[in-house]
Amino acid sequence: MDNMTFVLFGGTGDLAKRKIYPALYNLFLEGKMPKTFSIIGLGRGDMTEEQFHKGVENSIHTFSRHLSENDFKIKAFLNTIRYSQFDANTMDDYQRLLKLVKDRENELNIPENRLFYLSVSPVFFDTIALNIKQSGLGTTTGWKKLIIEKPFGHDLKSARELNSKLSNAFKEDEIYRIDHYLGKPMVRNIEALEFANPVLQALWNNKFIANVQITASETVGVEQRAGYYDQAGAIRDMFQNHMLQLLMMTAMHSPKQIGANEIREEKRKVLEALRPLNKDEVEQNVVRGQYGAGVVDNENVSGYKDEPGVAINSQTDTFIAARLWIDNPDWSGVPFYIRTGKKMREKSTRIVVEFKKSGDELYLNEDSNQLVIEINPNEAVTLHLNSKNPINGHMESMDVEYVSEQSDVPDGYELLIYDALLGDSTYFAHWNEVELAWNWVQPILDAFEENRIPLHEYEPGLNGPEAAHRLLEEDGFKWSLDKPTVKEKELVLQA
Ligand SMILES: NC(=O)C1=CN([C@@H]2O[C@H](COP(=O)(O)OP(=O)(O)OC[C@H]3O[C@@H](n4cnc5c(N)ncnc54)[C@H](OP(=O)(O)O)[C@@H]3O)[C@@H](O)[C@H]2O)C=CC1
Ligand SMILES: O=C1O[C@H](COP(=O)(O)O)[C@@H](O)[C@H](O)[C@H]1O
Repeated sequence: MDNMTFVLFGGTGDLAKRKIYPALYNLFLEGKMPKTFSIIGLGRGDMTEEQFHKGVENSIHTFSRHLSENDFKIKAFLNTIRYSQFDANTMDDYQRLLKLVKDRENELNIPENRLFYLSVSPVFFDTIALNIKQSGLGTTTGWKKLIIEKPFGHDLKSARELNSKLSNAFKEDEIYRIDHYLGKPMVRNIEALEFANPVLQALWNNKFIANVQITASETVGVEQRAGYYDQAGAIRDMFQNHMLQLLMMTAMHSPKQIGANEIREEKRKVLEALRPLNKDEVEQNVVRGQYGAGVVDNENVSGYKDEPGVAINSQTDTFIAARLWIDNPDWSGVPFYIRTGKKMREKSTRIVVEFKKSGDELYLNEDSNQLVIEINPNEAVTLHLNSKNPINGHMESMDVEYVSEQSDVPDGYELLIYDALLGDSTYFAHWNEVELAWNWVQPILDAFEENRIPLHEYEPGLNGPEAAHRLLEEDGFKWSLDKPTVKEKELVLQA
């Protein structure tokens, strides 16, 4: 791995503290950082190096996967870090940063390989990229890379504008667009499951699969992020990026060979084959919701509109479910259902692949005949098969289950930063994917904007609005594996 400089814009922010420093430190402990490297953290505050180091040390103590028993390791890591006061709109600050970067390169005798990580609000993405170019920071005799956080644009138009500005300063193969779902080990495992197991590969098509359900439900609400979230909603926050990435990973064809270009090419083809929705079709295929007030675990919880920072008449979606069709020979006729929402019954990110029934009524068993890929918080793969109970002869489910018991799994950010250091862009979003995703989502954004479809208020702590259940019932399916509510459990007991 090349020796290099890691410049962290937003080095005093929440993401830096919770994810980026712990990731860098873990890579350092595992010997996965370059032999010699320099980290430069940036923030607006006037801070001494010592104060900044203290903050980084705290973040490592609070969030790191590994903690070295040896104080010397953390000192050695902190020793690689310098702080520079920086405002994104002040050109002099870029010049001061350039001087610091160069001084450190000379001091450490490392080449001008520079990785710029934009962990700042998206309003600064284009300004910083442009100023990296204009200040000379991006003029290196080595390589340069840009890691950029989400959200990448607010809609199709703004994403295109942002990309065009970025591409004035960085080439596509120098840009690493983070989608942290692509850092999740079980998401990375999907391609192996499908392509390395002929038994699954043979079934991975419309001949055998009835429908695919992709869920990312969360128990948390908007938390302290109303300023951002109320402008974004579930559609921009989760659906346009993470959920469509999960769809691509599930539905892509086996690439001719396993490489970044080939995999991203196959993912692109999935989005290209997505049947477009026009604004009039949105209501039949998309459900939007917003959590209301209610009681969860015997505690009163506020509705979304009453959350701090949220507009009292907000029409922002905190839940979205959609039915999508992939019009290619493999998937034609197979509905893909996607849903994501806040303040739901459980934290669960999972993909359920439901196989077609055998056709023989004798052998039907409701929840079986599925492959379930659990991504978060558990990592597991379960094949639910139909089986006959040897005692009473009734049909029941036989589950073949793999649960990851590895306790020391690296965080997604650790895997992604490591990939970027190595120059492997497989699990970063290519511009083609981002643009196609916005393109597909745009009519939904327009329909929301024009209030063409109802905004269903849903009870917190349950499985989302009724309308999202009806979306599947129309096709003869139901969301699988939803944890039953207390009321549902009581009904089962009474029966
Ligand atoms: N936090 C999270 O869990 C996630 C965050 N993201 C994305 O990561 C990025 C950073 O988010 P997050 O860390 O939460 O944000 P924070 O608000 O916590 O941090 C923002 C950072 O930007 C710096 N900053 C603010 N204004 C300027 C300016 N004018 N010039 C230079 N630097 C400035 C702040 O410096 P100062 O300390 O001086 O204010 C701070 O370091 C965003 O794009 C967000 O969407 C993505 C996924 C999850
Ligand atoms: O990007 C985001 O993801 C989180 C959910 O991530 P997960 O890894 O916990 O599944 C979500 O809470 C947040 O709103 C969104 O910005």
